Amino acid sequence: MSKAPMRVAVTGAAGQIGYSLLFRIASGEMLGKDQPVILQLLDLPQAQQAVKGVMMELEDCAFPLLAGMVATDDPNVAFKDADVCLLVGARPRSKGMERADLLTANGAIFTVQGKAIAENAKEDVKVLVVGNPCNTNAYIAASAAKKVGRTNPRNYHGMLRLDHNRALSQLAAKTGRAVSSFKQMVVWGNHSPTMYADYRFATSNGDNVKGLVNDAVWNNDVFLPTVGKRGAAIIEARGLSSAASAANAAIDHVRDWVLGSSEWVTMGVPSDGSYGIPEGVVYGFPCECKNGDYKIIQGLEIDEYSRGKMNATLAELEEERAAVASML
Ligand SMILES: NC(=O)c1ccc[n+]([C@@H]2O[C@H](COP(=O)([O-])OP(=O)(O)OC[C@H]3O[C@@H](n4cnc5c(N)ncnc54)[C@H](O)[C@@H]3O)[C@@H](O)[C@H]2O)c1
Ligand SMILES: O=C(O)C[C@H](O)C(=O)O
Repeated sequence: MSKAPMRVAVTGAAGQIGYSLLFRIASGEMLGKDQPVILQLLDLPQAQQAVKGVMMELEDCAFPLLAGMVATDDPNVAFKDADVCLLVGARPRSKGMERADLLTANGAIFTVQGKAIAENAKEDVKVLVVGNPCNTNAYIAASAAKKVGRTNPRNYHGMLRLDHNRALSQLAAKTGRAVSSFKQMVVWGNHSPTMYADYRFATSNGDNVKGLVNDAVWNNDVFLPTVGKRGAAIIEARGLSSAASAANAAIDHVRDWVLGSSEWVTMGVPSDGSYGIPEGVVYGFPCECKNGDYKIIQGLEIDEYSRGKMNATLAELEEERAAVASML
């Protein structure tokens, strides 16, 4: 007997990430090749015509797993009974615009959406925020949802998976090893240039990656800035922010969360106090996923260099948190 459909709400459905994301969800790449889905698409009133166009294309793919679609500009409709919410819709950063400028512009969106999710979605809904600044937007949504209750505050995540994937591909290029050979990568902190991509625990075909690279100057002067500023470099090159790779990372994050992963994955999750990160701050941690749930990997040794990097990215998140405090 076929499974009951899962409801996936996607905001910013008419945008460029939406266009790279929806077809892959409908084809079963996110929730499994035997899992029917209903897509609940939210965008602004002026984007509804474009959403209709995307829906026409989705229809034309005749995806066997696509069990239904809804288009709306009302968050209460979009999040109704949702199992998964992908909060993509936000104002993208354009050339020369600082991330901090996005805080106020986007903060308002996520208070409304967090409340609407908590009032309408399934109690165990899984929420992934992609729209930037995604850690703080997830924190805002979780705070708004907490006031309503019902949904699980641990389940409001920010997306660090693109940074994780970027780090893997830089290591593959440096070492000449296959990207698939790397395990136990971690990206700590904020999805911003302050993030700390940390391969001290990583292995490649059983070899310790730190020993394999053996180049502290490359780590500090090339690897960290390349991974941390990759989003800006793509905007510079394309004139638009990354879309296909962001959509791919969102698929990776939710797939591993729902279906499990045998490897460590980086997730931006509300801190439970692990590694000295204050409770509630949405911070990139190494996680393992099993039975539709996730756990922060414990017990990793934090040396002085790493603590400095982890504190720097935390300080930025604390600043962002202070900047939106009046909205919560
Ligand atoms: N976390 C990451 O790794 C990562 C990576 C790339 C991009 N991003 C971010 O993702 C976001 C979306 O990027 P994009 O390239 O798809 O942008 P886009 O401009 O192409 O699309 C954004 C869409 O969101 C819609 N939208 C705006 N406000 C909305 C609201 N309140 N409710 C519903 N929809 C709304 C717009 O109408 C538009 O259709 C940006 O904030 C971007 O910075 C994050
Ligand atoms: O939209 C951006 O600011 C860049 C994006 O977050 C990215 O990392 O590609």
